[in-house]
Amino acid sequence: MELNAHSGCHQQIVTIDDIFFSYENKTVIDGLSFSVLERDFVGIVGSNGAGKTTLLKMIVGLLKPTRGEIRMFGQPLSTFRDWDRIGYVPQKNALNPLFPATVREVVTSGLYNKKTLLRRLSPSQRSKADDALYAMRIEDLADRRIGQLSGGQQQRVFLARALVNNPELLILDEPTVGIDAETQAGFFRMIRHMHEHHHIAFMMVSHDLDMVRSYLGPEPEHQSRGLGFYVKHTHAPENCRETDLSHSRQQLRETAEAWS
Ligand SMILES: Nc1ncnc2c1ncn2[C@@H]1O[C@H](COP(=O)(O)OP(=O)(O)OP(=O)(O)O)[C@@H](O)[C@H]1O
Repeated sequence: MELNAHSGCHQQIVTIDDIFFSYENKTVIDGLSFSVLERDFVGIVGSNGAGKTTLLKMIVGLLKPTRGEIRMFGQPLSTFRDWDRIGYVPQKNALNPLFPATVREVVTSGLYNKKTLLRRLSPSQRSKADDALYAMRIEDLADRRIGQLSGGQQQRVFLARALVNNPELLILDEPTVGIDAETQAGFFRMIRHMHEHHHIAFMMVSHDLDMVRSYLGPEPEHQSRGLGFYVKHTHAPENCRETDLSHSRQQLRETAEAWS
């Protein structure tokens, strides 16, 4: 059933309409249709090479489907410009320890776009960055160089960067790779808390099937050529997502606490 992209509480955030993708002669995505509604949590699983990262890259516009169309908030990707509404944390790459940016600089870089690149940050933007550092419990790392942090700490920094614009959709590509089991558990508690309390939709690639099933249910809602999509729909209250996305200090404190 094709839902109206603007129908109140169940607005489609991402609409994937019969897309195909090939690298040279190798077909990776083959006629995939799927949609993510406001406040859904979608866990994407599949074996190595099944096309999970390729799919996320298409959704954020880094790759173009060979055929078919992706729409964001009802708008074709080719004309979509509202990227502030989406946070994306790519698959972890080891950062060069000499990479000179500090944690605060990396987080605030999420606030810049083409229009604001040359402007100074306003006080309210600075306080957004402080909030994101606080929620990810990395305030005390703010002046450290990111390249000198552990993998788990770097992941928190990239999450804070993705969160700084209060996105409506957060796209995470294997966010806990290389992170110890205890930190992973804290990470998932925090993600879950954000989903339940901050009204953000998630698309998350994960190899942790136990975690995916425990939160999203035992069976995938949709399967396509080696990819499984586990989904938790969250029925929005009367007003759908609150229009004021600036999180209260209390909400941020609870998110910070969910780590432990
Ligand atoms: N730039 C590229 N050029 C050619 N082939 C590629 C390229 N990137 C990925 N592939 C191939 O496309 C397929 C899908 O890759 P992709 O990274 O999307 O898989 P994945 O499901 O994310 O895998 P993993 O679980 O290992 O991260 C793989 O067979 C991969 O080798």
